[in-house]
Amino acid sequence: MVDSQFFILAFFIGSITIVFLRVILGKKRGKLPPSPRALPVIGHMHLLGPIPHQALNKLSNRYGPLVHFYIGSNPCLLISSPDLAKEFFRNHETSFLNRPKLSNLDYLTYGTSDMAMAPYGPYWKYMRKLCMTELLGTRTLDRLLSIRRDEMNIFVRLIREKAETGEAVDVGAELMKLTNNVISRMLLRKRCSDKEDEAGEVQSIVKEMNSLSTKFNLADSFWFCKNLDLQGYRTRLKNVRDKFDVLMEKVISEHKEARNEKGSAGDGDTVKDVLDLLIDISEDENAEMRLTRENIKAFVMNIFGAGTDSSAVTISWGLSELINHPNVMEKAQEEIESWVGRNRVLEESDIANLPYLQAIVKETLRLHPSGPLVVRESTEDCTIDGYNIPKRTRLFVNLWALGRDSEQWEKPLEFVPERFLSEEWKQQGKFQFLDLRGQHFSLLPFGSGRRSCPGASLALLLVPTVLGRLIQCFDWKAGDGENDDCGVSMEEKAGITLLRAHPLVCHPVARLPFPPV
Ligand code: HEM
Repeated sequence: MVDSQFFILAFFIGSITIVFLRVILGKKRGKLPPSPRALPVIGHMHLLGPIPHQALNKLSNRYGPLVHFYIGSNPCLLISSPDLAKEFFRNHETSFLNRPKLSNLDYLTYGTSDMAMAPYGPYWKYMRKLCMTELLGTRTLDRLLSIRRDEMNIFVRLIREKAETGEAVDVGAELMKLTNNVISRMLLRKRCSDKEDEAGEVQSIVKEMNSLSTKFNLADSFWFCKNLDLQGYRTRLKNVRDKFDVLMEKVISEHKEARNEKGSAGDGDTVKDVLDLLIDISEDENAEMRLTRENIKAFVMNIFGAGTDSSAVTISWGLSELINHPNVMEKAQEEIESWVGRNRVLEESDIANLPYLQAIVKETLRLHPSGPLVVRESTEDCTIDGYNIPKRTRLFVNLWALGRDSEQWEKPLEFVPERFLSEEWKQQGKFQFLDLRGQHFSLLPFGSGRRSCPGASLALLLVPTVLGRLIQCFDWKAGDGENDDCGVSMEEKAGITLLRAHPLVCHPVARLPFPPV
């Protein structure tokens, strides 16, 4: 009897204490956005699922477009509507210009000596300016056009050979080799492999780095795991960064030797690649900031990491949609044929005159943004939509959900490129419709604001040109050859990038009677 009285009293006092603490702490913290019930220690991790953008979309369907949640002990904020995305990017972005510090990426980028993970500050601003004016600017892209053309020709030739022998093509894998070779030659004047049909060591390093940088490391969310390596990442991280380092040291030395021989790279017939530009800047005594060797390596790593998979996977989602929508494929092929003809292959300079192909790329990026979540971290307390958001909150803007918002898009889950050609979307001029660079908040595949994607111009040359060539030069039969009418699965794979669950394996059939390249 005494025991039960004691327990009732303890329960009563405990409950009052919890309510009291919640009121006091709640007042101190201010009003937070809606949140599901959290579990001790793990917070809301159990709700995140293997495909985070899909799981987060479920959360916002239930709790609204602004949700507060915890990954372990890290407070997080989720934005999933175009209106709130606009409010955020227009009025609050300055409080969210950092990326969260993540152990795997921190190690790979030589302690955030790169650009993508660097904290917002003078170094990041300097790199951003260099990126937009020099490293990935129009002048550099124009100068390196012949590299992209050359690699695209090799790619078409390879697919044509497979068409002739009736071989199936793993399109995703071939596209990955193509984008790796393009980026590698633009950056380092070096193919990933000397053989035309191999990607070689660089691709395997990039693959391992991309895999490790998108892995969830327990040390980032649980203080008691900080110094433990329960998932065994340390050895893998060290191995791959060491390999990358050896490779980069060799390439930097080769570049420096070539410069010494000629006085400076770019003399004679050598075209300066991005590494030459970085070395120039690092040696310039009057430069605003001195780039270290680690800055150079980490930047190269960024461009490999952010620029290869993203473009390749976008093209394979696009081709998958076209195979599943033969009427759209046919219309695009007709457009290409009427502008480009049958006697030459499509070039980057044709894209401006192919509005339907551009609309296909937009529709692909609407449904399949290869970076489905913009991830940032706040550097100060701020108020969004009347809620108080504390400093060091991780922000997720769900770009995948914005592109599928039923209030913004008619039949949001259907692949209808025509939606981008309607009068409503056209601004002045013939083809100036709906830009993708962060001004239309229902379609933000490259993010928005100061930290938006600096590679968007390159991606918007590469993606439509390669996709256009794939359908100009070939018809595509899906399936393994035994069951050709099965269509293409559009299932997504677990991970934080938008990868296809099943490889896109198809049979190409040559459409043009001549060897096109
Ligand atoms: C279809 C292709 C691509 C897509 C969909 C894409 C998407 C994105 C997104 C959503 C972000 C985050 C933006 C934000 O926080 O607001 C980003 C950042 C970034 N992207 Fe891309 N990207 C693509 C291609 C490229 C290419 C080709 C390059 C380089 C050549 C590149 C380099 C970068 C870098 C360096 C960042 C980090 C910027 C920073 O933190 O300052 N991306 N990209």
